[in-house]
Amino acid sequence: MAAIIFDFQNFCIFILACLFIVLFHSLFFKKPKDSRSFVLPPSPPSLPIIGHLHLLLSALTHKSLQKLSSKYGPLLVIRIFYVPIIIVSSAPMAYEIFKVHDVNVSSRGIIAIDESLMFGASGILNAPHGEYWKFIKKLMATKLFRPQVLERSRGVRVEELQRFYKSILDKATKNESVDIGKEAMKLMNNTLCKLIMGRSFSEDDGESERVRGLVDETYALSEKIFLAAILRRPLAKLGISLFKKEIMAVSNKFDELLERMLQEHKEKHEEQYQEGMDMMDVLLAAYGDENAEYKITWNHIKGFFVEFFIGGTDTSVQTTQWAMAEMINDARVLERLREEIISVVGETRLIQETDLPNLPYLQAVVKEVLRLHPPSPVLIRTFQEKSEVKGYYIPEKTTLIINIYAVMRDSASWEDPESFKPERFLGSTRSEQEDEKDQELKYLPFGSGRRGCPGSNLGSIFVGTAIGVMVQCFDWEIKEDKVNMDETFEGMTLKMVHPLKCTPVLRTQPFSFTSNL
Ligand code: HEM
Repeated sequence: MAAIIFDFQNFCIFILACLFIVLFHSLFFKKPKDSRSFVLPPSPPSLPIIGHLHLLLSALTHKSLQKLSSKYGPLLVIRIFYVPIIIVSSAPMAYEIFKVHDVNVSSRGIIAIDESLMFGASGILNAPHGEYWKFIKKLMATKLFRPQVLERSRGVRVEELQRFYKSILDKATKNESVDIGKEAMKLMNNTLCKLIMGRSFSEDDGESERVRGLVDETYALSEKIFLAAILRRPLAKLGISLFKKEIMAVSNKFDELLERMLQEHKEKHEEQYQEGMDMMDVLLAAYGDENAEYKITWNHIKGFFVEFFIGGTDTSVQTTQWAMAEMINDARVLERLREEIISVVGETRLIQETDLPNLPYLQAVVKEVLRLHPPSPVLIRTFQEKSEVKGYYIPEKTTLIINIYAVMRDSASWEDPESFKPERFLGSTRSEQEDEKDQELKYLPFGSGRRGCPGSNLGSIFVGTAIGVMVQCFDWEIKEDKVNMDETFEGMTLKMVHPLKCTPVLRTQPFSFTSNL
């Protein structure tokens, strides 16, 4: 179980809060007037006072919840003290949520502290389903993720992929091991930074390290952020903000760094925004535009970048790491993938993202890794209005957790669900439309509905090309017989307990590139 370290002051506040919550729970958990409809989903036995808190603080929350749902059903209510949380764990139930209640659950509602740049009120992740969210969603769709825009920014990714290859090549030449997660993090961080800010973090002045350090500090705070968000409403009535000091300390460091970056950027690009510029220019232009559809603030811009780095990098990094671990443990898959890459790309040039559409097995490997190891194993939303789901009553403002880990390992939806079998996504696989006809949503690594991941294409490109390079150009050696696949959900993503370290052995002639890296 994940150890949460409370300092003494927080601990006292926490215990006091528990007592108050017990006393005042009727203030925030109101029965509907029509008590005939007041049937909550089933709730498994819980501990006195804290309810099911221990499950949510576990390093394997997704598994604990999966176990509960296999015993008590795919729609449950658990309680943190007296605060109810709905848990959904099957494909048909996910279908019901996203097809019938999507608008109602289109806000996450997990704001711990409004002013915080991480998961605060001005970021995208927690933006209510309203004007700001619609504005930023449109900007992302048209200025960042649109296929034509992605096509224009391809050069950035080619360059960073070559840098990634060179870095591994260097390790192979020196017979040194590679920490796959760290190497992939450099690749994803630099690529994303160039895409949104028009430059990579400088490795020399330690800027890159600082950003990664702050992202790690945020991950380390994740349980506290979550708890503070879940208990925010009842505690606000008592004037308490849980863990505010710690959360704001990290937020302020982000703030300082971003203020400097934004000012530098502004000075460099004083001219008007032109088509083809980066996301920071787009946001700065929107900030200065008196006639913009929505008047964004300086904090919106900062919140956007912080959350992009938190959400956009680690997801792809962990997926890349899991993919390599699965393939090192199953040489059959690695060999089949290599054969496909060699037959399509050859061995005289480096694989590129334009090759991906011609590499169905590589796409299947990425999909299968995301099925077995979704970086976000649970989706968090809030029922804005009171609702009825499958005949059960859900009070307004109730937190909803969709356990996509459980959905994607459910034997009712997947054959042999625990095995790594990329083949299941080849040719004969059912399409999403077919799933929907059967009224189930069984593949959800990027979430679904209005708040589904807008970066899914980019994420698949990041992961597909990184794996492609590692399989095309290198053999991989590990010290043990098998990679240890133990997982942990500490921080905000599903990670390997033992980060993958393996030694690359060059298997092609080294490539040289014309660009000057
Ligand atoms: C393998 C890579 C990735 C995975 C598995 C992933 C997964 C997810 C998931 C599960 C969600 C929540 C969806 C929901 O609530 O239904 C999400 C949201 C989001 N993701 Fe990703 N993601 C990935 C890559 C990226 C990248 C590369 C970016 C940006 C460059 C990105 C940006 C976002 C944003 C902005 C949101 C919030 C959307 C909103 O609230 O409207 N993601 N992602």
